[in-house]
Amino acid sequence: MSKQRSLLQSFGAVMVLDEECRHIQAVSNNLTQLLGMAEPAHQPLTLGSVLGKRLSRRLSKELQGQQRLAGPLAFSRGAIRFQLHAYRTESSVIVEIEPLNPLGKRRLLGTVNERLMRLAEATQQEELLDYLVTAVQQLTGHDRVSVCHFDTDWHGLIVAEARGGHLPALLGQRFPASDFPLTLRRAYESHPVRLIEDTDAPSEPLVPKGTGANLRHCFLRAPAPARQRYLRRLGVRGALSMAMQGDAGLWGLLFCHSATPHPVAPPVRDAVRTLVQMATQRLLLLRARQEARYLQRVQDSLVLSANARLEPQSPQEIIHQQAETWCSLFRAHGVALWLKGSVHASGTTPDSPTISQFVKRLEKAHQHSGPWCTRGIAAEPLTSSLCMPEQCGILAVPLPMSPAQRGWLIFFRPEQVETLYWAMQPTSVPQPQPAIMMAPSAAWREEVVGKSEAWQRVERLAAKDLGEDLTLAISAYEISTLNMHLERERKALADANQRLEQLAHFDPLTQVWNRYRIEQAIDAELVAAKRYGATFALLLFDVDRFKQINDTHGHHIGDDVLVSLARLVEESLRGCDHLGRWGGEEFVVLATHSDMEAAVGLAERLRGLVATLQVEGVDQPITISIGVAVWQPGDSCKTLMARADAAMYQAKHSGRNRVEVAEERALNPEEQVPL
Ligand SMILES: Nc1nc2c(ncn2[C@@H]2O[C@H](COP(=O)(O)OP(=O)(O)OP(=O)(O)O)[C@@H](O)[C@H]2O)c(=O)[nH]1
Repeated sequence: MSKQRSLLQSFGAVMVLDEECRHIQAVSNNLTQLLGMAEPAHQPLTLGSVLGKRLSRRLSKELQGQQRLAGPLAFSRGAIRFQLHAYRTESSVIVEIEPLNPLGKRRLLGTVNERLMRLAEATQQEELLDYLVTAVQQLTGHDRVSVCHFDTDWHGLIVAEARGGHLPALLGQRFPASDFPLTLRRAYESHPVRLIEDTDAPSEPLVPKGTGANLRHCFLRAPAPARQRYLRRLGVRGALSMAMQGDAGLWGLLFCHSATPHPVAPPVRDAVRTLVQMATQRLLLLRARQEARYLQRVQDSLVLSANARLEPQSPQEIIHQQAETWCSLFRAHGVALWLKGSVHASGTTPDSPTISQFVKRLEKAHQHSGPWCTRGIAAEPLTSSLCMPEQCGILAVPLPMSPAQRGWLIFFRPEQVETLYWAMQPTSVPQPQPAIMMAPSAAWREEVVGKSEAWQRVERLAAKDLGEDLTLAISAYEISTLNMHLERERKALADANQRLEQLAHFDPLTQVWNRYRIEQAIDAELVAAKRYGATFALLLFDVDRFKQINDTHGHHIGDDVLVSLARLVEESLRGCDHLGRWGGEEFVVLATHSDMEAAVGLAERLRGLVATLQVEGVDQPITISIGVAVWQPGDSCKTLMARADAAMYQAKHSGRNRVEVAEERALNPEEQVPL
């Protein structure tokens, strides 16, 4: 059972009821006096006689299924108005009754409303807290009203303060975590208000001993002796403190301190509570907005993945372009990107082998996907033996490039020597003996070395976002590089195929079809002629006295003649006719859809055309002799060519620069085309 002690002062009394709110189990000695009731002679007090039947029923109804009344219930006794608070303990209901000043309350309501409006309009944390402490100081009249914010180690820092009396300033000073043990923090979470009107007032049992009621959460409860001693060391006799509940535990406390005993009327205490609640809500909202703005700024710097898809950048280029922005966003003086054993760094960073060594250790020790950070490299087991002389803090974000291997984005911060002013000494510092009244002095100052600025929660969140985006950007780059290689290889393959095709089908000197390809075309034409009777002709021609050209001007000039001749003939043919080199200085024209007359006409035209050919370095006329053979049923490529060859031979024989037509082959009866 907790210590049931109370400062029995005129402003409040306590009743202990059963769970059902039917019977009074115990009352504080001052109850009847406070309510102006006559002490019942022999029979015990009944709830009806203390509160009246209506209020008793209302109390039991409003407490049904609840741990605590949502708000105070007001009632009158003669000319005096009272309010009661009630809450459940293990097996009892505790009721606290306090007198009210009706006029004062009405005035109070107006000023509180006005102050609530001002709090709701604050746009900066400093402005909000400054206004809160000023408003509370004006309402309660305490000497000093301070807001203490807890850091992640539960040390408290005074972040706002209003003073109107003799107590010294605490603004900017710290209270060690040992001043806020877990039990105390839990107590604030379940009952956020602690009021001590006079630390030195004698305490008396609130209710008779042995009642079994747990009075831990009473407004009127006296402080524990340790708390009294603590406040005395601070030079405080009157204190009111309230929890500021954040979304992840206690954000901080509001302290009201006075050097002398300081009563606080219940409506004022409740008004302060409302102000603190409103300010805390507003504070959380402002912080959430501030965090959202920061995350947005980091997001804005991450147009990486969007850009990467359009124009992928190498990891090196990314670091080069983004390092400055990232270092300013993450308050770092260097950043490094570790990828597959390569380090791309910017700003002040350790050397590459040290970074790689660090990553190796990190890979073993840090399995999950979130960032890893330290603000004290020298004290951290993972990094203490690494040589990182200019560094103190590291924030490392894994980049999940592949299931097998991660990359790392690593930020570095320098040492930040910090002077902490302790309002109450941390346990690490020897306590002064005997205990003295607190006053800031050199002995209470602590120089913190070997640490960087702390990595904030929102910075770690932003780093994770950045890591994800960077992973996308790097992957996009790798894919585009891979595509580029594939594209290059695909093109090389296509070129090789084209070269192969060229070699297989074209004569390397004249670039007209080679013998293999023209034979293919003749065969295809033979098939069509056999099936559809479509007639065609072959014109075989040979350069006249070509040996002489070679002998006179050299082979290379002879080559030039062959090339020019092929070009000239090819360009003058219809799209459906084809020129091929048959061998040496012999060429063949496949003239499709051509009967004898058309073929001879074409041959004459070609002969005449070639006779006009001028080749540099050749002064003699260039002429050709042509043998023309028109397809006849039963012709094969061989027979057709043989007839064309014979005709060409005939042309040579008859004086060259001539066209001769092949003799028609005598047809077998079965080769006769029916009329
Ligand atoms: N420069 C060059 N000469 C070639 C090529 N192919 C064959 N020749 C030459 O062409 C000449 C053909 O000579 P011949 O068959 O005696 O006939 P010609 O001198 O043209 O006389 P006629 O055909 O009877 O008018 C040979 O000297 C071959 O070496 C070639 O690709 N380039």
